[in-house]
Amino acid sequence: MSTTFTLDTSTSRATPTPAPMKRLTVPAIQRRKFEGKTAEPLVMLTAYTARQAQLLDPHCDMLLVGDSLGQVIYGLPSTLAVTLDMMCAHGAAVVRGSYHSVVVVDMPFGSYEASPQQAFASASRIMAETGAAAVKLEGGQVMAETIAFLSQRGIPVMAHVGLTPQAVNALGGYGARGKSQEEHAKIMADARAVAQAGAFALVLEGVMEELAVAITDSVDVPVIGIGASAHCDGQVLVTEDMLGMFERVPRFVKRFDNIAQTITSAAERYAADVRARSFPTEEQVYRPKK
Ligand SMILES: Nc1nc(=O)c2c([nH]1)NC[C@@H]1CN(c3ccc(C(=O)N[C@@H](CCC(=O)O)C(=O)O)cc3)CN21
Ligand SMILES: CC(C)C(=O)C(=O)O
Ligand SMILES: [Mg+2]
Repeated sequence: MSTTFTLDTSTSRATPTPAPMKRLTVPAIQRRKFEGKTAEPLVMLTAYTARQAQLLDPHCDMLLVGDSLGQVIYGLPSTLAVTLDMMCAHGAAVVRGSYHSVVVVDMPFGSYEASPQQAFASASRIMAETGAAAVKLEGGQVMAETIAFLSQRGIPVMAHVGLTPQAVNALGGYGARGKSQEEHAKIMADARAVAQAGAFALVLEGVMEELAVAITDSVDVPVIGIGASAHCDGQVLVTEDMLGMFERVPRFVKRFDNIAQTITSAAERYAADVRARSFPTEEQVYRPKK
């Protein structure tokens, strides 16, 4: 197991290692909510690998090692089959690749719901094996006791309410939440409960904008929106979604690039060169010195 959290860049010649920046802390993130009207929104993206983290880190306040890696990296149909082993392996890689951002690791389905004790065992393993600064877990009022248990024992917790993908079977799909008055009231109560329990921030996913505004104005911790509102205290997206890796993305995604096209085009040109024997050339082969 690695005990130093620095990325070996000796084989990455294309980009120089960025100048070391001081790493942000969880309390610094939490304080951002109270820095007045001038407070800049918090910037968060997902990262699953060391190199991805290295490239995103200087531009973010937080990096999320999301259990969305189940779909994005492993081709699973949902986040339900993601394991603690996967989260620990990718979490450690992202911490090695980052210098500045607060790294948050998702607790996978089945690793925390049974009891505060089960959650502590899983969260402490994530903290010890990855070097991350915090964990994230899904659920509102029902998770309040667990959030208090972990945060009182030194593990910062980011909560996740609204559209909670690990509950896809109970919710009946990935549609937006908070449309009915009952659901609106339930999600507002969830957000208040997790803030009250000691979560240092919360992710609010896939809710009607009016509800997102109301929650942001009613809790005293930063609200990080995804499919929520520009009024939230910050935003998060899945990096591969924002890069344009997928043909179909949720409505809340803005595509800032078309990486799928870039990869397809490079693979096409590589295949053509190999088949034409025009790669490798003398530049890429080893010959005795003259
Ligand atoms: N690549 C990726 N991006 C994500 O945002 C993401 C994941 N994976 N995996 C875990 C969860 C699952 N999430 C999802 C998945 C699908 C929709 C989606 O298809 N939304 C549709 C509406 C669906 C409906 O109404 O039933 C949309 O157009 O917004 C939304 C969020 C968010 N998370
Ligand atoms: C979409 C974000 C908030 C997440 O939980 C994930 O990437 O798993
Ligand atoms: Mg997640």
